[in-house]
Amino acid sequence: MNEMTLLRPDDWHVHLRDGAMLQMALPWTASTFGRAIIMPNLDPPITTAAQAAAYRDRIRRVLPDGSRFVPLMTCFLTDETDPVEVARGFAEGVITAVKMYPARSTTNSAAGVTNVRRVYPVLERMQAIGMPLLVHGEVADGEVDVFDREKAFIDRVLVRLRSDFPALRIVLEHITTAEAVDYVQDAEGPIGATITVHHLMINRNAMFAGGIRPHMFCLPVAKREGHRLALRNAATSGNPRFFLGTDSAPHLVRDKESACGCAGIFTAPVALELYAQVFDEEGALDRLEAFASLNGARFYGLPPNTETVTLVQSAWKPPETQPVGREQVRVFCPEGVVRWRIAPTD
Ligand SMILES: NC(=O)N[C@@H](CC(=O)O)C(=O)O
Ligand SMILES: [Zn+2]
Ligand SMILES: [Zn+2]
Repeated sequence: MNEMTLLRPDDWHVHLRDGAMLQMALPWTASTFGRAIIMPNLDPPITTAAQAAAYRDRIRRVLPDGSRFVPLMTCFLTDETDPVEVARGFAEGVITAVKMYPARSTTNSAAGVTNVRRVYPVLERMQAIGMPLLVHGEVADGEVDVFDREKAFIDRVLVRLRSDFPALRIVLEHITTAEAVDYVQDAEGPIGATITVHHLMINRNAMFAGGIRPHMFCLPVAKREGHRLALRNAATSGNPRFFLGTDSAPHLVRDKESACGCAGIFTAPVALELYAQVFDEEGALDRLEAFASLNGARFYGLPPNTETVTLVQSAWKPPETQPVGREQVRVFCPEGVVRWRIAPTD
């Protein structure tokens, strides 16, 4: 197969940022995806429905003319989040989901949850109204090895949380381990997981190829090769619990090439094309539409998009960087070339 048409996909996990970075990042996401779940970890984070509505307005103002892209907003869960506020935002259609970051687990998560018990009233309410909880599934405990933090989160936090809230709809975001794949596959009740394209393409060696490679650093950090293969199996399996979430997370080159470089990889300009490449390599192009365009929508109780996108097998070189003011953001492309391309629409 060297050409395929699928219903327009959605990105169920993306960072668009704000200001000049938003202006750079949004057109890439909006030209490929019909909808996206917009992460709330701005600095300061989006913690109320009013802030989410204002952020949505800023996004809409930056959208290219004629774009039908729909930003689906989220609210950053803190120890102080008010269950009534969250439920009202959901009922009004302003907030689609709540995002839980364990405090200090990743970029801009200082205000995150310090102990899940503190947010039980919020989770109770969300379970009752069918509002999804999206989780950055890593413990922030510095004593836990950085490569074990996802598994530790499942064992120490998620299992308990799900037994206390068995009907709560949960998305385990950007999974990186075979343990997470197994957990999501076998768990009872409403659970899904997003898988990024970079975790399908790189293992942890990519961060240390001939020297330290800050542009390959994200959280959760890429794991051993066996985990990457488990993720590829899960994504291409057709199992409806696994769906597309790029976690495209732009940072300035200057902030990544630093003594304490930021976590996050910017994939939006090449994401769908690289997912197609991965599915092609796995002989699973016939399952790409389920992963990219159907499974996530079904989990969120939304209809699939009606437009289509056509992908053709044709190699191209994406730009290495994108300008933001006088700074640059590096575009992910581990092989320097992308072997699938989105056909222009007429
Ligand atoms: N994935 C990352 O490495 N970084 C994300 C935060 C996140 O999704 O954890 C970011 O906002 O930069
Ligand atoms: Zn995260
Ligand atoms: Zn993210």
